[in-house]
Amino acid sequence: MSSKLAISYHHVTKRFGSLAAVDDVSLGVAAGEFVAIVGGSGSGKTTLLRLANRLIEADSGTITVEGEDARNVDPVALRRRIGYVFQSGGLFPHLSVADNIGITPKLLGEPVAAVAGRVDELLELVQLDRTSHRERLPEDLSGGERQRVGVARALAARPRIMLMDEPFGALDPLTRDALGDDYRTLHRKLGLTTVMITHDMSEAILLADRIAVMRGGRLLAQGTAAELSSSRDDYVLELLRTPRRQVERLNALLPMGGAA
Ligand SMILES: Nc1ncnc2c1ncn2[C@@H]1O[C@H](COP(=O)(O)OP(=O)(O)OP(=O)(O)O)[C@@H](O)[C@H]1O
Repeated sequence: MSSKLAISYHHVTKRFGSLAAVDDVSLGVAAGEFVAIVGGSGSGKTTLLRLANRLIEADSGTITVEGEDARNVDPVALRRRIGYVFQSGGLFPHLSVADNIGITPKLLGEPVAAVAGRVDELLELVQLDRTSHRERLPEDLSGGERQRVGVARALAARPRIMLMDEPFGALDPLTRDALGDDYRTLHRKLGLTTVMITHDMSEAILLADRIAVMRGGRLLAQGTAAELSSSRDDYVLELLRTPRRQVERLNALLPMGGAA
């Protein structure tokens, strides 16, 4: 069964001193699935994500990636198989867009022409204009463009799995919406498995197949939005109430039949 799972956490715990940042978490992410991790600040979301690519090592429990025990995979090789997108984009400020995107294929020893071709392919994939963006520095990009470059860079080594830590959190709502939709399309088109952290339950509901709710290092609940709505946990229900309230307020305030 585990071979069909892209990532599996089995009773995983990670402590920092006396704090269990991730506390006995078991979670399976199926190949091709889009899972959102939702929870308050300090609930263990980033720690859980980084355990999968061994940026953080677990104290106990087992993590498998595509059926292999992550402990048995060289961490550098593992990180090539798993793309990682940071909230801030995590781009090298002194490198051009093309050099940021091409850095992994270049380090892997791909010929210069192949790297250039891959960069163009990736720019097209994330819908950035090649001629106007290729040579710019990250500081000359908008926040949304920077995140598109971050996604392109994470995809450069052709990973099958993408980990995303609040990738669209710092963007204005319209850009955030557009990037979320575009990424969801990419996820499907490339057959990726995606685990994305978000603070925003609406974003989780709209983008993900399944939602995992973290609190105090524990996995409180997991399931589709519909499944979560029948949870008996007050915190899970409260998280779901926010998007509901927003929809109700928007419906009351916005006249029907406006621009689509
Ligand atoms: N390297 C570390 N050393 C000590 N404590 C840490 C370390 N990394 C995380 N923690 C603690 O572990 C807990 C979980 O942190 P984590 O970053 O996983 O939470 P999070 O849910 O991602 O939070 P946020 O939404 O604010 O990014 C927090 O209390 C944090 O302070």
